[in-house]
Amino acid sequence: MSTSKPHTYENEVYANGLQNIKPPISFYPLDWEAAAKEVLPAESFGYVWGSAGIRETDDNNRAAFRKWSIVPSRLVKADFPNLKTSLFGQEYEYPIAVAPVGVQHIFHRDAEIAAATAAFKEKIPYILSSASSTSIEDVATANSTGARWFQLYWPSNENNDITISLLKRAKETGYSVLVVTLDTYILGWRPSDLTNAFNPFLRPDNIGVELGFSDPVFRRQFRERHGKDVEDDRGTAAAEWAHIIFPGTSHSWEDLKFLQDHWDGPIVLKGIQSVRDAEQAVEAGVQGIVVSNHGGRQQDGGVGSLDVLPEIVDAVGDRLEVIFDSGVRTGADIARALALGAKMVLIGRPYVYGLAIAGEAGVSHVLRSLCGDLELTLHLSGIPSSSSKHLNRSVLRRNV
Ligand SMILES: Cc1cc2nc3c(=O)[nH]c(=O)nc-3n(C[C@H](O)[C@H](O)[C@H](O)COP(=O)(O)O)c2cc1C
Ligand SMILES: O=C(O)C(=O)c1ccccc1
Repeated sequence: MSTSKPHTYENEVYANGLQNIKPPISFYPLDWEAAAKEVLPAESFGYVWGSAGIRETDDNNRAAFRKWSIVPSRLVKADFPNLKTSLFGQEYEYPIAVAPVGVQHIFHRDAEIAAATAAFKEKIPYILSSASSTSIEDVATANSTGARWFQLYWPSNENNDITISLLKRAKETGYSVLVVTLDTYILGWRPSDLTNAFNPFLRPDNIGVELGFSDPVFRRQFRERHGKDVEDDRGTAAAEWAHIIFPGTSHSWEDLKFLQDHWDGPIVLKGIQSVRDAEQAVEAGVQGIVVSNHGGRQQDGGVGSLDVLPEIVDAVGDRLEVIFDSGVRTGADIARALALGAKMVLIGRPYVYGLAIAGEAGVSHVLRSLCGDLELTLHLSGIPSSSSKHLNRSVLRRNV
């Protein structure tokens, strides 16, 4: 019935066990956070774990999954499900992608290189953050022939020449989709970072500013302004770059036209949480949205991201691609988001915990675990594929 090759991580793990070879980290997704806490400096752990306010939005993200359960079908000749998904004219092996996460150097010395290499090896798209600690070009090299997307923190500078430069660099090095994050023109009220007085951008080693430091336009303008190079005054350069990509004011719907004129490829708006904004995205003519609240890191007192997914899919799902993130921790979470209409699901904190614990091997472990878990979840539910033809609201039961 299914033509799909089974994912074999579990077979490999059990076979290794016979030779006493243990996996790099545990298989219990809720352990990953605690294991990362043990190996990371308190400030770095606080940064990834941290959410806005008293974590209500973050809590709502998790609670939203519990409102839905998967109802299995029996005696349906269940077989290994087909997990492939098509998006923007491209076929992807799995319906997940690696969410954009900045400053990965604070989690592991191999940083984005480790994550982009693991994503390539596991055949999962890598989304590079604008707040990366590795350059666009170096990540492209590590990601090799893998699928990669570029996330933009949209610089506000007078004539947009820095934005044009970033887009050009991304295009030239094989990033195929532009993800524009709308919810982070300034960082949220995050008690963990405030308590640690920790802003990764303002550290002396300037680890989240590599895209600026490697940008020819920013470098030239810095030299014109200060009569010296970025390297001669890294502190000032970092502060200026941070101000450019986190200007403290947002762009407007009208401004999107500029990006459409300068990016030849699909554009996805990340951070949508309402039907109203999803409709605006359709009107603006973009190709996709990410229903996301940034993992509850930006605005507290917000709705669970999965809670708003169905109404957004109902309103715009036939007119653009709907991607989902915020709170995804297991294969069953991925299955539920897909069943509620997402085409692809972004994995955030879990892979960062994997990176912290075991570098590239840790990221691979997390990604392979989630794919294996998803595969068995669908298989045991009698759902033959992750496409909406089979995985849709008919397999879910609303619990409240
Ligand atoms: C440490 C950290 C850094 C992040 N950096 C970015 C970023 O640079 N750009 C972006 O669009 N989203 C960023 N995000 C948000 C993620 O892309 C994603 O929306 C979020 O992690 C989803 O929530 P979850 O991790 O709880 O599932 C970051 C998240 C974390 C945890
Ligand atoms: O922390 C975040 O959520 C985020 O988007 C970010 C902001 C600045 C630097 C790195 C990541």
